Amino acid sequence: MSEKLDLNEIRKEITLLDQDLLALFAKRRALTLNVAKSKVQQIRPIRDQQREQELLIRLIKHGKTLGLDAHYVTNIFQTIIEDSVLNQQAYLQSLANPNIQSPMVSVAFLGDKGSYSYLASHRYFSRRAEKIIESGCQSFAEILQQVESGQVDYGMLPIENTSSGGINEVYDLIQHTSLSIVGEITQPIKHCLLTAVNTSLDKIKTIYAHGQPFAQCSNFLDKQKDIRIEYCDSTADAMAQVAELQDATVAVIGSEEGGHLYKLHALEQSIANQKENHTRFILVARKAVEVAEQIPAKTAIILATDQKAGALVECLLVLKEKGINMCKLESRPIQGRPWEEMFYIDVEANLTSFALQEAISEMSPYTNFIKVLGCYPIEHITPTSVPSSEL
Ligand SMILES: O=C(O)C(=O)C[C@]1(C(=O)O)C=C[C@@H](O)C=C1
Repeated sequence: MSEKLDLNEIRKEITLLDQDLLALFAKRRALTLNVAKSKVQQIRPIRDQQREQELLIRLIKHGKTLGLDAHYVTNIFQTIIEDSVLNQQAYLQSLANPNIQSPMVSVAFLGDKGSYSYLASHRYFSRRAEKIIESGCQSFAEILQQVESGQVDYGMLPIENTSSGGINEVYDLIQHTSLSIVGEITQPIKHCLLTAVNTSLDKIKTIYAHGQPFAQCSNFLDKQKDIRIEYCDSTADAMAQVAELQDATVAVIGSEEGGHLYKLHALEQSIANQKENHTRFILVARKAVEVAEQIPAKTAIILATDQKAGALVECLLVLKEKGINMCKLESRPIQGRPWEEMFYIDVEANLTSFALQEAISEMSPYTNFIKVLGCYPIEHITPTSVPSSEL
């Protein structure tokens, strides 16, 4: 007979091991901050993808000797490197903008505790501030108003979603503000079915949801028989109501992370029609920021062209000639001027670069309005891949 294994003892050992792992992660993080300091002295870019690839290949080889498969090792270290790059970027940004460093920041966002905007705000500031003063708002206009009036330091606004596209209301509002875009963050949207008490799917009779997640989970909801939908003003509101009810027959659509704040747990994970669903948020402030040279930057520009054929093409050709990559082009109607459009352009370039300064002045003759909305660090870190021969 095989030896009797004591589950509690094994779990104790795992707990200790996990704590050791965390201590090692923290030690590595501290070392990469020193790397950032040395890169500031040597004026070297933060990202070094050759070093990343060498590091991954070495770790994959070593992992194999320990019985760890290549994908497991790659996933873990891509996550560690992403954190390292973002931390180093945040450090360089703090040096480039000494006047706006504060351990305490106030942020306005849509909805209450647990909304995706709330989660994005907390994730963004987790490596930049010690304390966040939250201001949950009822509308995008209220967020902008709070920042403009000085009531809060920052506003977090969703700008585009991978399944539903650009968020028109936000594009239309930022056209008229004096605020600058100072940052971005992409938040995964992972809809789950959450409940307050232990229950099973067949017992659920009512689902609380906001209209947007409800629409994004239509395939899952169509499969559920005899279920009543209770529409709510926001996901946070829906979660609060279900938490209050403590009823085994009710559930709510929301994120697992947000649900934790209401002591809800996931009965069903990943119930959205689109499994890869991400929202990009922009952060706005009264004052523009400088982006350190060693960090990849994005600049957001809005322009309206003359009513001449090919004027937009001319603007885009200027960018092409300067070797500037355009990563986004959106058009929105101009209020009060039928059939005229305002173009929103995101380019991968630092506003202080000679190429972009020249491009803006060379585009001007083709435009009757041009304005820079902001320049900020690119927060999206594309993972370095490893040649398939190494996997
Ligand atoms: O070695 C460096 O240059 C680092 O910045 C550290 C590190 C890492 O975390 O391992 C992070 C970013 C670079 O792209 C490569 C490696």
